[in-house]
Amino acid sequence: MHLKIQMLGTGSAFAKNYFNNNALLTAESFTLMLDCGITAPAALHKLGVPLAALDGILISHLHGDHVGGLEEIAFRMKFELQRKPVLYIPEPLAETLWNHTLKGTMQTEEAQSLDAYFDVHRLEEGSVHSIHPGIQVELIRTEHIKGRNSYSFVFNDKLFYSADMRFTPQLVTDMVRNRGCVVFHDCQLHPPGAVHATLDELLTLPEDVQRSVYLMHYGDDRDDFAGRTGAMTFVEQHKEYEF
Ligand SMILES: Nc1ccn([C@@H]2O[C@@H]3COP(=O)(O)O[C@H]3[C@H]2O)c(=O)n1
Ligand SMILES: [Zn+2]
Ligand SMILES: [Zn+2]
Repeated sequence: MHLKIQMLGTGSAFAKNYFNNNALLTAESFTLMLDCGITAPAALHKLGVPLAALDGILISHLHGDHVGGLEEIAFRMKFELQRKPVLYIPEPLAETLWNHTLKGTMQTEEAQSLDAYFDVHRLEEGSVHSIHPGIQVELIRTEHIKGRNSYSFVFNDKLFYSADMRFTPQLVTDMVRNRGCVVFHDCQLHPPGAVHATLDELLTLPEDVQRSVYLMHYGDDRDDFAGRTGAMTFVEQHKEYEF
């Protein structure tokens, strides 16, 4: 099964020249949005992708560059399309997303829960879920912010998508060498990384592993690092990649 991925944005949380690190993953004619950050509605608009084209939204964790666009998408689907977005969310994140991110602006007398606005599919971590006959996702809890849950994804056993993750070389190496995956990895260009893998850390990966690693979630000065990424390649915002 062919997978196509197109980054709506490849920027870090605070980048201004790039949209938030969100993506469209397509198999057959099913389109899954990977994260929905503050800039996601503008990025969709820029690409000419209508809301009706979104068959589902999968969330990795609750930072604004990954969920900050959900309010707009849900309101516009409700009022413009009279339907709910289909939301795939790791089960441990669902209650916090409603109670601490969306409820303050979205709760009304008639709408008292996440399910009032979204067709919610709560996904168990560590398992493989069939989103569509063409898209299977394995949810792997990975380290990002201490004490907060955050998830990376493996799609169709061939694309590892880190979302936001600290440097975890054993996992990345296993994904490439033992599972034959291509890796889309967040990359903080300037140390200290703290909550993301830094470029310097990623450069310590063996060269055969680096060859399968594509860097995303980078800062505005990415072009200064051209030729300094070892055997790794920057993911280009809006370019389509097929696996
Ligand atoms: N403990 C933390 C928490 C957050 N941050 C910064 O805030 C950003 C939130 O989105 P992100 O993409 O996870 O990147 C985080 C850090 O830049 C950080 O640097 N350290
Ligand atoms: Zn982020
Ligand atoms: Zn984050």
